[in-house]
Amino acid sequence: MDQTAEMSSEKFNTGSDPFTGIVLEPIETTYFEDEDTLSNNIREISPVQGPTLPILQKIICLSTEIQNLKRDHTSLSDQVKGLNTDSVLGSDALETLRVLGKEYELLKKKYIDESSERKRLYNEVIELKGNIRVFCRCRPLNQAEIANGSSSVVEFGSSLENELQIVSSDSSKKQFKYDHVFKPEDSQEAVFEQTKPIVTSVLDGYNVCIFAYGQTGTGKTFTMEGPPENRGVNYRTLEELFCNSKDRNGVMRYELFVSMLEVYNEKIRDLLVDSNQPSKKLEIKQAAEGTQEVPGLTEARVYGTEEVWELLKSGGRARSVGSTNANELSSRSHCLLRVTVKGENLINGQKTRSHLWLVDLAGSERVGKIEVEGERLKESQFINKSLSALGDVISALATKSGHIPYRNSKLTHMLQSSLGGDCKTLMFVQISPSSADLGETICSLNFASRVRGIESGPARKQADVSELFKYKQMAEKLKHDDKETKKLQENVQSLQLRLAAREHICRSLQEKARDLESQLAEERKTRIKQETRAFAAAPAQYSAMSSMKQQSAQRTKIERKPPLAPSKLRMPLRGITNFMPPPSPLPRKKTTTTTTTFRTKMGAAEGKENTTRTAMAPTNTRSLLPRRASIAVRPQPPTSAAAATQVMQPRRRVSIATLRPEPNSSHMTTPLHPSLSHFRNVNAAMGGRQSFVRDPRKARYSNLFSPLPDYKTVSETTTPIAMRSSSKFMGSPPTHQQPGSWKPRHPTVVALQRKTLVWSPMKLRGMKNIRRSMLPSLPSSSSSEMQ
Ligand SMILES: Nc1ncnc2c1ncn2[C@@H]1O[C@H](COP(=O)(O)OP(=O)(O)OP(=O)(O)O)[C@@H](O)[C@H]1O
Repeated sequence: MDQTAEMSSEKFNTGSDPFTGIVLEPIETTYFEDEDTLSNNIREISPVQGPTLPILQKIICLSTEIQNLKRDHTSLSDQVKGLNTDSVLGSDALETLRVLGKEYELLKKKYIDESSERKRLYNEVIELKGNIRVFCRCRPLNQAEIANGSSSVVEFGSSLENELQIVSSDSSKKQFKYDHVFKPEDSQEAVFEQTKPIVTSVLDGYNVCIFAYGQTGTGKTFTMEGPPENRGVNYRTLEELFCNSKDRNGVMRYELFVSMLEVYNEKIRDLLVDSNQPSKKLEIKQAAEGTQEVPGLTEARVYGTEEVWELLKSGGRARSVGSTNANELSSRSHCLLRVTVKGENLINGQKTRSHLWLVDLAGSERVGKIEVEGERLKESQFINKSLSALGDVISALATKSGHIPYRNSKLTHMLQSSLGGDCKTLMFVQISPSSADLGETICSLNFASRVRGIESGPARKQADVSELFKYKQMAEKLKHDDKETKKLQENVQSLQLRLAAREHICRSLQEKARDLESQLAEERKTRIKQETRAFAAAPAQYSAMSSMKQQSAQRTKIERKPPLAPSKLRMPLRGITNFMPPPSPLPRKKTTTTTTTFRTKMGAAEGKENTTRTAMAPTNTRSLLPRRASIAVRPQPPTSAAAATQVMQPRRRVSIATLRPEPNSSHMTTPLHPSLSHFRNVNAAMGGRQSFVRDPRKARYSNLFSPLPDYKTVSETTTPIAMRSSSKFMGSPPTHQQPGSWKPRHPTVVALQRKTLVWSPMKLRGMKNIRRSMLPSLPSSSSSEMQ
C-alpha cells in the first residue's frame, strides 16, 4: 500500500442485500484520493477477500472512467498550451484592437480635458461681462534705466494677480485693477496662457481683437511679435489655432488666411505684398453685410506654423520703423495682423467666417518727450491722432453713446467690427516700471481703466456672410412666392365668383329660353291653324295670279323701293319656321316671271333638303333646286274694314321670308328693285344658280365667291363693294348713268375712290368695318359690264 496515499475509512452496515441475498459483512472500506491507487488496491484485496462486491465493481468502473477522463484532460491541456492568441485572431485584428484601445484612451482623455476646459470658459464668459478684457504687462527695467539709477514705481500685490500699485514721487500709491497683471518676470508662455481662451474663440466663429497699447519702448512689439527665440502672441496664436483646428478635424473643417497691414500716416500699406511691386492704394470699404473690408489686400492661405512664421517675419521686415530716443527700433505705424478663419461644421453644415485682429499699436508717447522733428514729428502726430481717435471710440463705447466715432481714423474704422459690440476684445496695456516714465505710465493705465469700464453686449457668433446672403435670398424668394400664391388664390376666388355669377345668368337664360320655346310652340300651333285655313282658300286666290304678273312687270320699272310703312301699319312678319306648306291643289304652271319665291337668308346652307317653293309661285326648274328655306307667310288679311286699312308693305329683308301675295292687292306683291333684277341677270350671266329674287347681300356674296371672268377689269376700276346695288344703297346713281359719271358725295368715299384698290377677298374682309353707306354703289349698267 502506498504510504503517501491518504486514507479514510468507514464501516459499511451489516446485513443481507435485499436483491442478491449476499450477506454483507462489516468491512473497512478505504477511500483513496488517488483513484489509480484505489482501484489497484481494490484489485489487490479482492482475491483475498473472495468474490468482489458490486459496489466495489462500480467503484472500479468509475475509477477507470476517471483515469480515461484524466488522460483526455491531459491531452487537451497540451493542445491548449500549443495554441496562442495569434492563431485565433490573426495579426491584423490584434493590431486593430491595439489601435482602437489607444484611440479610446486618447478620446477619453480629450473628452475629460474638453469638459473641464468648457466649464472654465463658461465661468470666464460669465466673468467677462461684455467681452472686453484688459491685461497689464510691465517690462523689466532695461540696462539704460538701471544705469541711470531709475527705480521701479510699480508694485505688484503678492496675493492678487490682477492688481498693481503705482508709487508716485510723493510716495502716494495709486491702485489699478485689471483682468490680469503680468510682472516683469512673467514669460511669454505665461502671457499666452491667459490669452489663449480668447484667441481660440475665433474658431468658434467670434470676431476677436487683441491689441497692445502703451508708451514707446514698453514692450508692445515684444508681447505681440516677440523675438525668434521667445515668440509672442501672434505666432503662438496661430500655432494654437492650427493645433485646435486639427483637434476638431472630425467635426469642423477650417481654412485660415493671414493678412498683414500697417496704418502709417493714415495710409494703409499691405505688408505681405512683394516689396518690388508698386504699393497699391488701399481703402476701407463697407461691405453689403456691414463689415469693413479692404479690397485688394493680400490674403494668404496658411497651412502650418512654419509658413506663418515666414509670413510674419517678412511682414515685420516691411514695417515702418524708425529710431527715437525712447526706442532704437520704434514702430512708427500701427501694425495689424488679420487672421481670417472660415469654419464649416461637418455635422450640421453651419458655416462661419470670423476675424482675429492682432494689433501692435504705435507708441503713445508724447511728442515733446521723445524730442522728434521733421518726418518723425509728422509720424508722431498721426500716431497720436489715431490713438486719440481710439480713445474717443473707447469713451463712446464706455458711455454707451449713440454715435461711436469709428471713422475718425483708419485704425478705428478698420477695427470697427472688432471693437466693442458683438466681438471679444483684449487689450494689453504695456507699462514701463521706470520712475522716469511715471507720467506716461499713469496715462496708459487710466486709458486701460476706461477700456475696462466698457460694458459691451454679449459676443455673437459671426455666420459666414455669403451663407447669410444665400439665406436672405431664399427668404426673399419665399416671401415673393407667398405673395404670388396669395395673388393667385385671390384670382382663383374672383374667377370662382365670376363663374358662379355666369352660371347663375346661364341658368336664368336657360329658363328664359324654355319659356320662349314654349311660347314659340304655342305660336306655331296657332299659325298652322291659320295656314291651313289659308290653303283652303287658295283656289279663290289663284285667279289673281295673272293680274299679279302684270303688276310685277310694272314694278320692275320702279327705281326706288317704296319706303317702309310706319311700323305700326306694317303687318308683323311671322316667325321663321321650317314648316313646309302642303302642295298646292292647283296644277303646276310653267312661268318665267314670278318673283314670289325668294332664296331665303336662312337657306344659305345650300344643299339641304329643306327647300321650298311657295305653292302659289311656281318657279322655273332652277329655282326648284333643293334649298333650306324658312317661310314666313302672311296671314290672310282680315276682312274687316278696320283691318283692310292696314297697308301691307313688302319686307326689305325678303331673303328670310316667302311672301304670299294677297289677291287683288298690289301691296302684297313683292317689290322688286331694279337692282335685284340686275343681280338676277348678273347671276345668270355668270352661269351661277338662277333664282328669281335673291337677297341683295347674299347676291353680293355669291358674286364675290363666284368665278369672275372679268376679274382684272374689275380690280382696276373699283372694289366689288362699290358694285353693290342693294336696297341699302338707295342713294346710288341710277342705272342710266354712264360708267364713271357717278360722283360720290361722301368724303371718305372720295378718298377711297382715289386710291387704286386691288380686289381680293382678304381686302374685302379687311374693309368690313367700313360703313357700307360710305361706299359708292355702281350703276347697274357698269356692274353688268364688269360682270
Ligand atoms: N517683458 C519683457 N521682457 C524682456 N524684455 C522686454 C520686455 N518687454 C520689452 N522688452 C524689451 O524692451 C525693448 C522695447 O520693446 P518693444 O520694441 O517691444 O517696445 P514697443 O512698445 O514696441 O516700442 P515702440 O512703440 O517704439 O515700437 C525691446 O528691446 C524688448 O526686448
